[in-house]
Amino acid sequence: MPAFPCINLLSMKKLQNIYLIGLMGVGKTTIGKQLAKALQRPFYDSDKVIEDSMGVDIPTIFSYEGEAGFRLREQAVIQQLTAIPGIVMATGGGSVIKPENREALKASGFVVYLHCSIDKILYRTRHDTQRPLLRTDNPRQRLQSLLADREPLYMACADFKIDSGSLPGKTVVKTILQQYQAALEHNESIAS
Ligand SMILES: Nc1ncnc2c1ncn2[C@@H]1O[C@H](COP(=O)(O)OP(=O)(O)OP(=O)(O)O)[C@@H](O)[C@H]1O
Ligand SMILES: O=C(O)C1=C[C@@H](O)[C@@H](O)[C@H](O)C1
Ligand SMILES: [Mg+2]
Repeated sequence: MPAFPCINLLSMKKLQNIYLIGLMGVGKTTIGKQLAKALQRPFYDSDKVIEDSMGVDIPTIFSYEGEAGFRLREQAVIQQLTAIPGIVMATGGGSVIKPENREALKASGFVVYLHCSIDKILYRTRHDTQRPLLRTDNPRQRLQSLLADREPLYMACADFKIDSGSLPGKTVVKTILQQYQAALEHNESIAS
């Protein structure tokens, strides 16, 4: 049995899925996998779906097609995955840039905004070679600028925001599950 059986899950499209949004390195993939396991649901990572469909990694896509080309591929994948009911999805850090993606995420899932300090993101990604936007002389400045641009976009999508930097991963997962369950129950009480 899933840890949190879902009440009348598909009765409300808005709550059919769980989506994780937030900057690079906040833990969307890590936390998303744990959430999916707890709920016994399929897990998707939009970055990985793009890489698998192309057969190359994200830095290679950026080098051949630029960020604009990557964003088009990301949009196609977000549209495809948000149409699948009953999943948990970790999104790419920039998936909220396109308004079409924000709409698709908001309409079909409980959207969780993971955030943590820039210091923590820099520490977590210090050995990384897979995030082309951090390949710069000043990754701190890049992250600060991305956060300033995107914070309003993340907030426009989010149903729930949680600090994934100072809390243990297990606590983050448990808190998200509680919030999701509360949203499902609220929905159920409105419907009945
Ligand atoms: N709660 C946590 N505590 C400690 N380390 C963590 C935690 N969550 C994630 N990490 C570590 O931080 C790094 C980045 O995590 P992850 O890849 O899940 O981030 P992400 O949000 O999916 O990033 P991206 O948007 O680039 O895909 C990984 O090395 C992961 O092991
Ligand atoms: O923040 C971003 O724009 C990105 C985050 C990653 O998840 C990847 O989607 C890619 O590296 C771009
Ligand atoms: Mg990820």
